[in-house]
Amino acid sequence: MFEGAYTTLGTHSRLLPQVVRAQLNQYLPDVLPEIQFKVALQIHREIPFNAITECFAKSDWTVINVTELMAVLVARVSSRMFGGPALSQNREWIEASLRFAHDGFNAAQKLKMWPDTLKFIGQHFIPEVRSIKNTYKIAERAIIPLLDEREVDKSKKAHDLLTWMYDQAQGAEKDKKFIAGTLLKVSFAAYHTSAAAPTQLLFDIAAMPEHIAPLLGEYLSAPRDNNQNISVKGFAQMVKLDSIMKESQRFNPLLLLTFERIIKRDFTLSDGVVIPANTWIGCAAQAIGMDRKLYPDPDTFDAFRFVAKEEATATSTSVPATKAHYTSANPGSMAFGYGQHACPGRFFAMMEIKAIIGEILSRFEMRLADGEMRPPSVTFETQHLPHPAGKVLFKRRRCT
Ligand code: HEM
Repeated sequence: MFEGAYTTLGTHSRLLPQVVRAQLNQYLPDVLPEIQFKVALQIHREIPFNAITECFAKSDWTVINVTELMAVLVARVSSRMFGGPALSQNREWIEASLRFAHDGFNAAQKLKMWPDTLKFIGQHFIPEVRSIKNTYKIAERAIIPLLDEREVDKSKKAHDLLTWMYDQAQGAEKDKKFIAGTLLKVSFAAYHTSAAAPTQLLFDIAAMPEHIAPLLGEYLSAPRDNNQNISVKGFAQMVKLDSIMKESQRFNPLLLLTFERIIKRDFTLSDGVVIPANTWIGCAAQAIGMDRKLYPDPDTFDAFRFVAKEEATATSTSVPATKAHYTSANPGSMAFGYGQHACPGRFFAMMEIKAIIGEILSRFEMRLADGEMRPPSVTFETQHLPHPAGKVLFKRRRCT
């Protein structure tokens, strides 16, 4: 789909999924305070209200392009988890890693216009392919000095993806250029996906502001430690936010098709249907989410439908309550894929999104402009993207 031979999107290395699945998920409690600090700091920096104008702007509604805001916010916050404060503050890295995904998509589209046998020539006529090569150099410039520094001074080792990947890498994967390139590829897996979800959710909330009060109440009453941080358990207890995230994703999943696989040899299903070797398969994630057998009244946006379901199934043995969680990956809920390759970063993504939405709701009121509809998604091939020009009006809740 992404013409990986030329765009480099896609890899056979298992290092990244293994590290995300094992170390990131194990160390989430250590990563979370850093993430919450970065969310708060970055919202302050990215949303144009400074310490003085905040008060003057109190009564003014300001137009915010939420799609652009979330792209930068998620890139900065996720980079903190990738490589610590230095990487998240490295502007060249942030810009290059954001550009990497755009170049990859655009290059893939242009390459598709060339016959397979001529693509190796065609790549030289595509500026985005050249830009991708340059982006790898920028990634190496940003990341290799961090690895060098950590080798010399062991106290600089941090709980981040860079450390875990380097520690776990074996053989050729220990090459620092390889590690830098792999971190660039994580940005592709993590930014675009994790930014789309809160963008769509803010569009939904702005269009249905009656949900703000219960969500805000839940966020503000979450238990906090002495540094005002919410724990993994605290985020898990935000069941209303979890539910509306899942409902928003049910209506507007980033990918219409997930669980994409190539069948290597003839495969017989339990009903006798044979899938021939070399068939490319995928599951219609969005259509499954609209199946009325699984979701009663599927066309109604029922923000808290999963809260009710969780409570209702707590005493039932038919549908485990865990299936109603944002992060659950099961045949009725395929936004994160399914099976042993289901997205391992979804637990981090869930907490990152909750921190972002909670923090924004606690600082701003929001609504759509008069007469405006919720920004519609833009569908391209199997992608279902938030509208690139989608705007929401923000207003400060209080002067600080
Ligand atoms: C809302 C945010 C996210 C969504 C919707 C999402 C979605 C997906 C999907 C659909 C897959 C393919 C699963 C399959 O084929 O069965 C996947 C795989 C993957 N995702 Fe995510 N993802 C998100 C966030 C993240 C984050 C934050 C990270 C990294 C920290 C990440 C890392 C990965 C990796 C490494 C894989 C490959 C897993 C493997 O091959 O075993 N994702 N993701």
